[in-house]
Amino acid sequence: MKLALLGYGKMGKMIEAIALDRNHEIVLIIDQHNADELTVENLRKADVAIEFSTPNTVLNNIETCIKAGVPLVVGTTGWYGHLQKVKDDCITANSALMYGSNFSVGVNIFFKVNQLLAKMMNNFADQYDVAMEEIHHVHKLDSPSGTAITIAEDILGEFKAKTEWVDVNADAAVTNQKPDALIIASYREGEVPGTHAVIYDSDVDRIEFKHVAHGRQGFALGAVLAAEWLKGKTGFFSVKEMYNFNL
Ligand SMILES: NC(=O)C1=CN([C@@H]2O[C@H](COP(=O)(O)OP(=O)(O)OC[C@H]3O[C@@H](n4cnc5c(N)ncnc54)[C@H](O)[C@@H]3O)[C@@H](O)[C@H]2O)C=CC1
Ligand SMILES: O=C(O)C1=N[C@H](C(=O)O)C[C@H](O)C1
Repeated sequence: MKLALLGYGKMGKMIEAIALDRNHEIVLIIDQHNADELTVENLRKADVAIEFSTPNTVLNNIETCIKAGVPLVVGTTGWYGHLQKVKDDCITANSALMYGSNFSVGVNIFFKVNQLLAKMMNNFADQYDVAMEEIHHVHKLDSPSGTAITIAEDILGEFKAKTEWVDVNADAAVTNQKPDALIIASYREGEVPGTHAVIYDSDVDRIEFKHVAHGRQGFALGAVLAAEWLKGKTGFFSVKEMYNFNL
């Protein structure tokens, strides 16, 4: 398959290596130094584009891919406030897009179990409070992480004692928070690839559920698998539809 890479940083480079290993061809690479080369004409050389750039550049890249009618996998986080408009634009143009805050199989298993756990814990909401932590490298531009937002929204869908999530910089004192707010404590430390934890705490015990990425390989392989899955399809998809775990 012919791939375009939009964003050629830590993720773009790892995706390139995995894509070549799976016998794909890279026909276009765009980063901040040649962003003006992202044209409809250039994009149409690719079967699928994979976007891992920045929260400030992702929307323009998405719109150009939709205009070109080139299926797009979006891994960039920090833009989900615009999700509905992007979905409408994609469907109106009969294009194809898959987005995901996290493409690794491990985190997608975590997403599923997190939902089941939240549903179970909802029966014990009088005894347990729930909170979250996420830890990432110091270069990360968005907070909380996109993965933490997905986990939080899945908890809110099941655990009725919480009605909204609130991001708390880990340096800030967690005081005067509303009891119905789900706290996400965000830490930025060294080169940590990505750690997410959900904690249920009661007077008598503590249940911790945690995912620790050892590197970026899992994210990158998932993005290439998503491109393979998306080729030839039209529509607006989430990575959860690709993994589609049935229990
Ligand atoms: N969904 C997932 O599984 C994962 C998502 N991410 C997200 O992916 C994004 C990128 O992560 P990294 O590669 O670690 O960041 P990075 O900072 O290493 O790379 C970003 C790249 O975007 C490029 N860029 C800047 N302007 C651009 C433009 N107009 N068009 C195309 N590229 C442009 C920069 O030159 C840079 O090479 C972040 O939002 C991060 O949160 C990261 C890992 C996994
Ligand atoms: O910026 C990162 O590095 C990561 N970003 C994604 C996110 O915001 O959830 C996925 C992963 O945690 C790494």
